[in-house]
Amino acid sequence: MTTTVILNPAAGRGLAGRRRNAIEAALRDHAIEYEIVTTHARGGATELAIQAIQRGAERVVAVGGDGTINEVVNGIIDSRTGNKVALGIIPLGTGSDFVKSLPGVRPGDIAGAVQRLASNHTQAIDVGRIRVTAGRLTLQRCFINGLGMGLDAAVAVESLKIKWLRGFAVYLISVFKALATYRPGPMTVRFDGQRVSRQLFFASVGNGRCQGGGFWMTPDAKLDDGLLDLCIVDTMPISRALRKIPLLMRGVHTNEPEVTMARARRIEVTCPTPIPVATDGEVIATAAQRVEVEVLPRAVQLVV
Ligand SMILES: Nc1ncnc2c1ncn2[C@@H]1O[C@H](COP(=O)(O)OP(=O)(O)OP(=O)(O)O)[C@@H](O)[C@H]1O
Repeated sequence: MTTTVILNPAAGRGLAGRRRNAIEAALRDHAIEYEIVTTHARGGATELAIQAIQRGAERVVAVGGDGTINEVVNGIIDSRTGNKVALGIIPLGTGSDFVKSLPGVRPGDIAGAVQRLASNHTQAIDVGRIRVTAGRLTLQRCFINGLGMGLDAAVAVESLKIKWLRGFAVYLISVFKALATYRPGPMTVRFDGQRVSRQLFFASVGNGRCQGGGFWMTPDAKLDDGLLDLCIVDTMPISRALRKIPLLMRGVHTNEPEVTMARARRIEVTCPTPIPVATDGEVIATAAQRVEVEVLPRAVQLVV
């Protein structure tokens, strides 16, 4: 089996780069034949995945966080090889939220990840695809874990500005900063024949369960059910929002009066006041007016 390992040395605030030797030693110990390439800039992992697949890779392994996994998934989908080329993950990101939906997988566990590559059991999982319209620009992209629209994407914008911290603290501080500065506007969310139209903090879509470094937005989401989970949160006073944060961190917010949970194959969000949008924790638009989302059922073979 031809395996290409794509390592983002910047992921996990440099942790992925520092663990390169340990990763290669573990791959050799399991007699896994591999080539390893490193990313040099944002977006690079998509291009590297496409090139690897063109060279005949049957398995592409993302080493990094959710942003790196996202880029590799986009490369696999763009190559139209989701059912042939498997996706492996060595999770070394800051949040590494996606793997929290996978039983037995721990962020940072190189030995466990390489053991899974050696066993090579795969599971077909869903992927989300979005089309974002911002002014006259449209952008199409896939996500594997989650999509944030509104305040939750503003948190991702804030997290990019914090260089002096690591791990969950980055996201927690970003939540407070975003709550203090975000100006919510009216949003209309249409999903599988239903409609929610009011002033919203955010509409978050989950293929996985956890986003934003430890917020269990869609705690009942399943990666292979052919559906995307939706968590819509109304605006509320900041003092009340602060009291809800611990609920979100435990995934027990779903019955709160300001929260609407749903499952859908297609979702459309429109908003007269432009909103930020983030896929798998990466900000892809800061002023979107329309976002169309669809599920690509079982589109990627994931090494589990
Ligand atoms: N060589 C590089 N130098 C700097 N940034 C890079 C490089 N290669 C990729 N990137 C960018 O690094 C960013 C962070 O990657 P990633 O999301 O994998 O890690 P993370 O943010 O630490 O983890 P998580 O998203 O799970 O919290 C992405 O935007 C990616 O495009």
